[in-house]
Amino acid sequence: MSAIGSTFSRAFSKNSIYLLAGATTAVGAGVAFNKYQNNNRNNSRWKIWAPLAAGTGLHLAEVQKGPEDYQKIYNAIATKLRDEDEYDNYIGYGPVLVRLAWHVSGTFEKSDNSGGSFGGTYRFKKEMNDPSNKGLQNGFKFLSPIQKEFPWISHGDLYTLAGVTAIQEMQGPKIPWKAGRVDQPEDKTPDNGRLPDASKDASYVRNFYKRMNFNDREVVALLGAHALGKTHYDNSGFEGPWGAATNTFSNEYFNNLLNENWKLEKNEAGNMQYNNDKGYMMLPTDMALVQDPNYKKIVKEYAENEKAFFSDFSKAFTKLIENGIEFPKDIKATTFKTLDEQE
Ligand code: HEM
Repeated sequence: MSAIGSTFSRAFSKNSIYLLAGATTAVGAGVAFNKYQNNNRNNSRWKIWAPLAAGTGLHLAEVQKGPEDYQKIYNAIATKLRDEDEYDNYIGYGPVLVRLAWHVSGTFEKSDNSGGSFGGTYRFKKEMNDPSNKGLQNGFKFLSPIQKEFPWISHGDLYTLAGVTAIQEMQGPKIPWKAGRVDQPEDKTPDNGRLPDASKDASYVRNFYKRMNFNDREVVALLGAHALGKTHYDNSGFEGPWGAATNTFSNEYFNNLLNENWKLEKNEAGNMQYNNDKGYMMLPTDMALVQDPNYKKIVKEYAENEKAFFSDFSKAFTKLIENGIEFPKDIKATTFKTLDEQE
């Protein structure tokens, strides 16, 4: 954070805490900021800071509510997940919500701090209609009534909180979560094409995740989310689940990668995918994790040690959904209780 950034990064008002989030490259360039839900444009801080705002890509985030308010949203999402369990042949909405949280975050570009979960820009047509996002509209529709019930939450906070809720409710690790993302206008929507191509190899995967600052261990941990849900011809041109337990978060993916008998075949959409005789599948980018020796070591570790996987996944997922956002130390993460824990 630049000197300017740290000087101006915090201001406290009666009901809210503002924080400066964004690029570290803006030394001396000024402070661009956007107001959370635009509710306070005329206050004196805005007037003082506005002249500094020219085009730096920095953002001002705001947290208005306490942990108990976010737990209410967690509970609303978790209850709806339980109630609408018939989606996708009884897989339920959990996996698609995890994928939504990842895709809204996975557009992040560290070189100019564009994209990422901060601005909630998935709600705009350009991002929603990115061919890589096919099928995620189901997650968006699922969340619409929640957004209506809690209109004060920003879209970026809602998408990421929904991913956290889904992981925890599917028996995954606790994911400490921070509020403060701020809706950005449509012109901040990242261009299509920033999400990964599943037909590629290990060097592509490694290079892709460098753009977001992830190392090998974090990449392998993140991809363990492919224990959840399935691929769909209509969305991606691939078909099938990665394993048996499609709505339970576990290390099954790593065991399947290592122990199943995989055959590379052309599917009905003309794409190459790995299949086994139980009807499971792997994408070429999944198989990259056992083709590359460095990745494979980590796959073996997670296959043997689910605890290590859970712990690393939680940290990597937090990093994913917070990429490009700077939270001041006094904004504490909330660790949500699952519905089971509240019963
Ligand atoms: C190299 C990186 C990745 C590639 C190429 C990739 C590719 C894909 C593809 C092609 C699908 C199928 C979509 C469909 O047809 O409906 C999918 C689904 C999914 N992905 Fe990934 N993915 C990657 C990383 C991740 C990460 C990092 C996460 C989460 C941490 C994730 C979570 C999911 C989930 C939960 C689904 C299932 C969605 C559903 O059942 O509707 N993926 N992914």
